[in-house]
Amino acid sequence: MKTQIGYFASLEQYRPMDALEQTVRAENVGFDSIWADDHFHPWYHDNAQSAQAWAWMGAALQATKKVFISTCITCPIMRYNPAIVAQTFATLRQMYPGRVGVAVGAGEAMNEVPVTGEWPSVPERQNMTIEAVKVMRKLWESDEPVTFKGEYFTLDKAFMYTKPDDGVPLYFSGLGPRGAKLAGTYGDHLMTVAAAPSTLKDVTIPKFEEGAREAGKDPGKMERAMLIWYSVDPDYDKAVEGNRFWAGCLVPSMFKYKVYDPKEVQLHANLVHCDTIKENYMCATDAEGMIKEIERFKEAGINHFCLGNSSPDVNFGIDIFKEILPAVRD
Ligand SMILES: C[C@H](OP(=O)(O)OC[C@@H](O)[C@@H](O)[C@@H](O)CN1c2cc(O)ccc2Cc2c1[nH]c(=O)[nH]c2=O)C(=O)N[C@@H](CCC(=O)N[C@@H](CCC(=O)O)C(=O)O)C(=O)O
Ligand SMILES: CCCCCC(=O)CC
Repeated sequence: MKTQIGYFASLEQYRPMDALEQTVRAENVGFDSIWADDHFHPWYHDNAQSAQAWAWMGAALQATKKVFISTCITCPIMRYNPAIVAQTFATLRQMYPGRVGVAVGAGEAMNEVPVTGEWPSVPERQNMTIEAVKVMRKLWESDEPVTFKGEYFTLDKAFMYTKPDDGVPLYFSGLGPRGAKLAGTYGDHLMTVAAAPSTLKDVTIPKFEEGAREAGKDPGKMERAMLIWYSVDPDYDKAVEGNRFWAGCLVPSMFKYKVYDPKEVQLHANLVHCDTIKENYMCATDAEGMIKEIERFKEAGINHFCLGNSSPDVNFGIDIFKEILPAVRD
């Protein structure tokens, strides 16, 4: 499968209008896809933003010509009802055929706790996500009103009137071994997050493929997408520190425990060692360095990159891809 290079226009790191300008610029440079985080609270406190992703996506689709756009990712189980998630993305895909996707996952405390007060365990949230995906697919696929009584969600003669002619591609997030297997079983494609290449190669991708095969799918036809941050600057140390905004994502307890105050997340992020940032994210001084970084993760099995630009000079971090894109696409 051909390698695709996407641009992650962060609504936590940039003001929504700035993320929109980056998106238009990224399409002009030749990126294959655009991805936006779907958050209520952000992963950092200082200078952070947190715009609503679906509202932003409508504007981004209208402002661009042909690039594919998806959230990365939407949690369809708590602050959002899965039927409304299904309706939103069906509407967008009917308006912009072939250009809209949705990625789903089991959620983060910072987005769900502030507005629901609830925080179920990881296995329970994963089970809720499986059921949410079933609800979404039923609404997308059924020609009749749907009645469904699950453990978590209910549909009572629910019918989706506005549907796309083609389906909405669904990326399923998996970070741990169970999550990755579920992605293979229930998703059209895998969406994961930057991790050590050895973990991706030895655990995440094999588990995803196992889940897909057990569900009767050919994993060779499914994308292995990954969100990862990059920072490019002629001063290497400055490039590394550019990724600091996202260092909280390298702290595993952020996903298990009920940490939802961005100031507390930021305290953890600031304690992450710079070597951990270098290993898990991409840091480079020039195009050649970035190409090597992308190759490191291609070798681990990733074939769709969602690249979050954390470079000190954001436009430099986009324009440098004129040189990078031809070298990393096979
Ligand atoms: C925590 C791990 O669970 P997993 O299901 O694999 O992944 C969870 C993530 O998908 C979500 O948190 C997701 O919402 C995060 N996310 C995101 C994900 C992604 O791939 C790309 C981009 C984004 C951006 C984004 C996200 N979320 C949003 O709301 N908005 C966004 O924009 C995990 O490690 N799972 C392990 C199990 C770990 C565990 O807790 N185990 C238990 C014990 C379990 C047992 O014994 O049965 C424990 O330790 O207590 C796994 O194996 O799946
Ligand atoms: C391991 C990091 C998960 C992704 C975190 C996130 O929400 C980024 C937008």
